[in-house]
Amino acid sequence: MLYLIGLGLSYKSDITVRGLEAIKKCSRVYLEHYTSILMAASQEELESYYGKEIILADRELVETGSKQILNNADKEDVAFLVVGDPFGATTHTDLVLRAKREAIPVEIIHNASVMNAVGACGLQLYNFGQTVSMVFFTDNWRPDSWYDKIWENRKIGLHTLVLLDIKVKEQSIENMARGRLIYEPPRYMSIAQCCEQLLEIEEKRGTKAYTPDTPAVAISRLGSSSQSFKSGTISELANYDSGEPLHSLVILGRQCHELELEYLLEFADDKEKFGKDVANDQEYFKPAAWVPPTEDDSDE
Ligand SMILES: C[S@@+](CC[C@H](N)C(=O)[O-])C[C@H]1O[C@@H](n2cnc3c(N)ncnc32)[C@H](O)[C@@H]1O
Repeated sequence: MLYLIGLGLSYKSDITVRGLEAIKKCSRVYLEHYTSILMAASQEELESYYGKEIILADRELVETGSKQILNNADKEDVAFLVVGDPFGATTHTDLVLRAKREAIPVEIIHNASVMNAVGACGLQLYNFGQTVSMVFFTDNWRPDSWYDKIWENRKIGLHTLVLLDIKVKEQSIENMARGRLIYEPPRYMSIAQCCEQLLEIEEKRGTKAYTPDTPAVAISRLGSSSQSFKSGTISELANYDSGEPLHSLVILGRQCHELELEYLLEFADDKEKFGKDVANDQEYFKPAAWVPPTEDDSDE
């Protein structure tokens, strides 16, 4: 059996009882180690909590070396641990499909994900549109396909969850070119960097999917003892020190319910200003009223 087990967001004890029982039966335990990190537990702490050795699974192992993970999984139990939920944000459907093709039985054990815990900022999960990912820009790679998705969400009034890039096992271009397996220290995008990149692309595109004055909420270390939220405009949050990772950002949609706003105001430095920023943004982004076609407009 291949078990895909969600670890939840922060503590070693966030794993479910069923998840822990499954790990105890497994002969190999992999921890997916490139899309997220468990903030309040080290590998050693997890190993002693589970009473099992953990094999760290980087992107290469999961995407190209899945044979190793699936090896013998039709005869023995193998666990693949994912911080959050196995299907939260980066899904691991690939691994499941490969297992199914090899007739390996699969069981999924779910847990909390950033995709639902984000509701802790006060915005209704029902009012979210497409989630987007913000990657670290480099000198010659500044992808911006997420911009259109934010625009589509905002056009129909929905909030956008922006997930921020993390790089946990990255080679420098020089080391890669020379085939040297030397890795850079881990990097986690901050809220300020995310907002700077948002503003850069808005300036380049100029179609005002959002503006520097668009309200947003920064969400840091969700589910940990130092979880924090900060409401502000994108330009204000471009100067915000968000502290230790992990971070996510939500760009508000046009339809911000009064209860959502009441919640967000708790996290604003200047409540009155934030309230006005939200009102102005909603006004600015209101679509033109729909006018039913008249007979003159019709082709007949
Ligand atoms: C690719 S997603 C993986 C999500 C994970 N599988 C889950 O279900 O929560 C990782 C990104 O989600 C966001 N994230 C994950 N956990 C978070 C947390 N506890 N607090 C804030 N953001 C978080 C960060 O932007 C992080 O870089």
